[in-house]
Parts: sequence; structure tokens; C-alpha cells
Amino acid sequence: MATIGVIGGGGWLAGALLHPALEDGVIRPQQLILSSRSGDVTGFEDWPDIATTTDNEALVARADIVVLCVRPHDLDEIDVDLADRLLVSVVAGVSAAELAERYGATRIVRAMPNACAEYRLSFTPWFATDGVTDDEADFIFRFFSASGQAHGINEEAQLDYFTALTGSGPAFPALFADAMIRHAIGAGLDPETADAAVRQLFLGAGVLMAQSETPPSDLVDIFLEYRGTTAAGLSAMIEADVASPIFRGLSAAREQAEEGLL
Ligand SMILES: NC(=O)C1=CN([C@@H]2O[C@H](COP(=O)(O)OP(=O)(O)OC[C@H]3O[C@@H](n4cnc5c(N)ncnc54)[C@H](OP(=O)(O)O)[C@@H]3O)[C@@H](O)[C@H]2O)C=CC1
Ligand SMILES: O=C(O)[C@@H]1CCC=N1
Repeated sequence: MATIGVIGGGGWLAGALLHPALEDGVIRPQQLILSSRSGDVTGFEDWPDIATTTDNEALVARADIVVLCVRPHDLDEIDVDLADRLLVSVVAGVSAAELAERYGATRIVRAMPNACAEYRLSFTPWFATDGVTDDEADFIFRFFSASGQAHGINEEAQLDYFTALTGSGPAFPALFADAMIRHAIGAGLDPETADAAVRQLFLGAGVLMAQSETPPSDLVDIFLEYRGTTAAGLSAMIEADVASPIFRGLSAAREQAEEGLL
């Protein structure tokens, strides 16, 4: 039974990834050791057998697989030798080459989940360097599948694009939803109702788009051709070139991922 050490195991994303994996038995609590800087690791009270530490070297000494789950600017503090370990990094904007140089790892998986992992709804592209074995890749697939849809990719460069596109999780839809809520309040709805209405709208739209065979572009066309009130709204948004700021936002996030956050 391999031991899995998660550096940054008390953080937001670590919890979102680990809870589903523990619940599904992909990882057993006895296999897991979590490190944090402060010693503050909460959210794992249901699994008292999980070990915690503030000592990353001690974590590495016990672990076969090391998951790096700290913010990019905290990497400099982590001084460990991962030459004989499988290194799994979810850190945005740090390449496998850089991870190899910093930590001596030769078997590296980079993955880019998102915050929807907490609800098992992440889209998680992952990339493995040549040395990663089939058994390790199988574990990685099962681990990320517990918290969403795991999607293997062959080109590492794509990961920077996915960091912008899906790594952002709910953030970009939340911006759209917030604009709708603010408009609804401006139109006279009480804030609580506006909030409930728009959240339910995004849930319904999300489920429909995920489950319908009709792609989003066709949905837009269907409503345009319907020539109703929605067509009036869509036409005004298209006329205002609503795609343009979305493209700019995605490009800015991608450039930041390519440039790195170190
Ligand atoms: N959050 C998200 O939606 C996504 C995040 N990511 C990536 O995941 C990574 C983690 O992000 P996130 O979980 O949001 O960050 P958080 O700030 O929530 O968690 C980071 C954790 O790292 C710990 N940490 C920092 N320095 C050390 C250290 N030297 N040794 C051990 N632990 C340390 C912190 O511990 P302490 O609190 O004690 O200081 C904290 O628990 C980032 O690199 C990010 O790019 C990727 C996709 C989505
Ligand atoms: O915003 C961020 O930097 C993190 C990493 C990718 C998505 N969220």
C-alpha cells in the first residue's frame, strides 16, 4: 500500500480533492500524510488515522507519492528531494522541467483541477512525464476521477491553457451570475430572491448543457430562431460583442499561467 504525502494538505484544493478520494476508498486514511506550514489541518475529523505534520522532509521520508498542493510563491520554502518519488503537482504555472530542477523528480504528473472538485464536478486535465508507470497513471486517473472528470493530455503546454479555461472553476461563470444578480436587484427584486433565482438558473443551465446533446452554440441559435424575448436579449448581447471581454479574460489568465506566478 503506497503512502501518499500531500504538501499543503490543509489547503482549499487539497481538501476538495481528498475528501471524495477518501469517501470512495481510492485512498485509505492510513495511507495519507498531510503537511501544512501552520499545523492547522482541518476537515479530516472523519478520518482520525490520517497523519499530519509541519515537517515536509519527514513527510517525504514516509511517502511514495508526493502531491504538491501549495501556492506557487510558497514553493521556494519547500526544500525536499523527490528523486525517487512520484511527484504530483497541481500548482498553476510551474512546469515539469522546473519541478524536476527544484526537487530532482523524474516521474512527474501535473494536473489542473478546479474548486468544483469539492462537489465532485471538477474537469481535471493531467499530464504525465515519460517515466510515470502504467500503475501510477492508473492511480492518478482514479484519484482525480473521484472529484470529477479526469482528462489525460499528451502536451504539457495545454495545461497552461486549461489553467485559464477550467482551472478557474466557478470564477468566470460567477462574474456573469453576479452581473445578472445586480441587474435583477436594480430591476426591483429583493437581493435574496435575485440571488436564489440566478443560482438556480446557473444550476439548471449547467445541468442542461452538461446533459443535453445540443452544444451551447446550437442552444443560442435555437433561442435566436424562436424570436421571443430571449432573442431580443441575446441579440443585444451579441451586438455588444459579449464574447470579446470573455476572450480577453481567458487570454489574460492563460498569459499569467504561461508566465508563472513565482
Ligand atoms: N484553489 C483552486 O481553485 C485551485 C488551486 N490550484 C492550485 O493548487 C495549489 C494550492 O492552492 P489552494 O489549495 O487554493 O491554496 P491554499 O492557500 O488554500 O492552501 C495552500 C496550503 O499550503 C500550505 N503551505 C504553504 N507553505 C507550506 C509549506 N512550506 N509546507 C507545507 N504546507 C505549506 C498552507 O498551509 P498554512 O495554511 O498552514 O500556511 C495551506 O494549507 C496552488 O498552487 C494553486 O495554483 C489549482 C487549481 C484550482
Ligand atoms: O487562480 C489561481 O491561480 C488558481 C490556480 C488555477 C485556478 N485557480
